[in-house]
Amino acid sequence: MTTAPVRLLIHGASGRMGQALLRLAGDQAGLQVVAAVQRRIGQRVVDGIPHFAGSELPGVPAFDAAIDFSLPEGFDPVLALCAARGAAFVSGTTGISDAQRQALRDASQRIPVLWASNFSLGVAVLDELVERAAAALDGWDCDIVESHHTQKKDAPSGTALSLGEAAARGGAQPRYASLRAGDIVGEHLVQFAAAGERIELVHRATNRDIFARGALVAAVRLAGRPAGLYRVRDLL
Ligand SMILES: NC(=O)C1=CN([C@@H]2O[C@H](COP(=O)(O)OP(=O)(O)OC[C@H]3O[C@@H](n4cnc5c(N)ncnc54)[C@H](OP(=O)(O)O)[C@@H]3O)[C@@H](O)[C@H]2O)C=CC1
Ligand SMILES: O=C(O)C1=N[C@H](C(=O)O)C[C@H](O)C1
Repeated sequence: MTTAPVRLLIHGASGRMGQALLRLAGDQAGLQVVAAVQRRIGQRVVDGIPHFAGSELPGVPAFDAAIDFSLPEGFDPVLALCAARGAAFVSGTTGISDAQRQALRDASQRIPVLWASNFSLGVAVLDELVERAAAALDGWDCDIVESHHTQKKDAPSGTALSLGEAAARGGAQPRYASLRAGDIVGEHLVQFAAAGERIELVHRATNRDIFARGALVAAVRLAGRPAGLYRVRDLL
């Protein structure tokens, strides 16, 4: 018996990540993009995919999961739509507020929810290494330096803040620094330093397709699951 493809809504479709998701969705088995949503639209249908403005969200066709890579100001309506329609919600939008983080937890009572500051496997591994290093290096200075392209609006990056939470779980008190230069996709250096020595743990992303592929796989695997708050490591 063939399984019906997971029907996807891509939110933030005109953005750097939205464009990567649309480009790669065609290569990912088990899914079909049924709606692309962005703040303002030009053409109604692009490459056979219906496009909608953010204000048209309530009228989008039925979908099984939404993937959101928009901005904090676009986050609330798409989360609310998923909760209302009983659809899975996958989001990588960073710079969201504490209230929006709480809204994710509230929605997870009704639908499967996955929010991740970084959808790469490499950063998921780095996160665990940072926590282990912090736990082993009591009293060492911990600094997180993140570098991104000049168009990035939030700082520190969501990934840097998540790595800082991992370091804090290990007992460190991380400090942050942000660089904005060129077209850097995303680099995170976590340094532990003490008298006479230091350790550097570094992740360098050179293609944002790694994030898009992670989010697409997560959405296919999350759709249809029981309500709850899921992590990347639960699904990748
Ligand atoms: N978790 C992860 O692995 C990753 C997370 N990110 C995060 O994803 C987010 C997007 O990044 P990026 O693609 O570079 O950003 P872009 O600025 O390139 O794209 C943002 C998209 O969101 C849309 N948008 C903005 N506001 C609204 C709104 N109110 N309603 C509907 N759509 C809206 C924009 O539409 P329009 O063009 O019409 O304005 C655009 O399509 C950022 O928060 C970034 O940090 C990025 C990479 C990886
Ligand atoms: O804005 C970006 O580009 C990225 N943002 C995410 C973050 O804020 O951590 C993930 C990745 O570093 C790319």
